[in-house]
Amino acid sequence: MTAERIDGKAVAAQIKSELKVRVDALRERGVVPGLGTVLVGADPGSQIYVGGKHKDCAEVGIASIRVDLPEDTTQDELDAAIAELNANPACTGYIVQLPLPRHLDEHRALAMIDPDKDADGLAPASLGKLVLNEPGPLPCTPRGIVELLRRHEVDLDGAEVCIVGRGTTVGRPLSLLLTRRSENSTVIQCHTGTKDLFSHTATADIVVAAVGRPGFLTADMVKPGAVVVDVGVSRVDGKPVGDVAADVWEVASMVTPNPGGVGPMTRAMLLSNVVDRAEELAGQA
Ligand SMILES: Nc1nc2c(c(=O)[nH]1)N[C@@H](CN(C=O)c1ccc(C(=O)N[C@@H](CCC(=O)O)C(=O)O)cc1)CN2
Repeated sequence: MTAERIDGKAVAAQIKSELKVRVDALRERGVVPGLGTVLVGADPGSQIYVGGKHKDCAEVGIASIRVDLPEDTTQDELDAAIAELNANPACTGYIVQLPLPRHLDEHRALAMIDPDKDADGLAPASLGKLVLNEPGPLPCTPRGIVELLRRHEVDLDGAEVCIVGRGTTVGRPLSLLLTRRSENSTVIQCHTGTKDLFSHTATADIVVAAVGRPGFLTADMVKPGAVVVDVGVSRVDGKPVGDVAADVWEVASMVTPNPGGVGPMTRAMLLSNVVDRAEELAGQA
């Protein structure tokens, strides 16, 4: 058996064309949504991702506000950049690209984002809303995974989902999303402290690998016919490589490739969060 490829690039392109229609309608009402990004330092992956986000904005008609700061930026300088975006009326929403250089306090930066301008749902107020099941921006990768599975008609209701990883951008919020009544999955969250990882991955209907170790998930760890979502990215010789080993494609029914799966969906969901917010604001005007 060779698994069906869940093409995130194609789904993201479809979502972007749907968003363009909504952005055009906003423009007719005199509203131009704007996405801001704050990138500190020269991490090669982050530079590619931020570049991609602004390319997407141009495609869809969203205005771009790009703030690039040097590696040796101080916390005060980062605070000032964030405060500027909070005050900029052209900025509907923005993100602070993660990871930040080690000398900077990520939690402090995320806490400084005006919750009404949090474009990737990672500010404490947004994560709190997710826990409470209140409306708010959702973290982009988890939202993208759910959207990707839904658009491929993967049945989440009652499915047993094993998430390997407990990070704040993917593992934890994904667990909260999948256990909402609307998704209704049963989630097993595994992490470095999990004693018998195989026993959990090998019985799950859906396995999400968000570890960041190339080829970490192998065929023997997956139930035949399971759906596999490859989230973790490592760079090998400068190229992105996922967590899922090639032999998994021989046992799974569906796999998200990496690259070309969850990454493009993350970007599409960022645009969705901005357009959702712009429409909300236009409705209030
Ligand atoms: N503030 C945030 N920081 C980070 C997030 C996030 O959601 N918010 N997630 C990740 C990185 N990320 C988004 O910023 C991201 C990762 C991957 C891609 C992507 O399109 N990948 C391509 C491959 C591109 C390449 O490496 O050549 C793919 O998978 O096809 C987009 C965004 C950490 N930081």
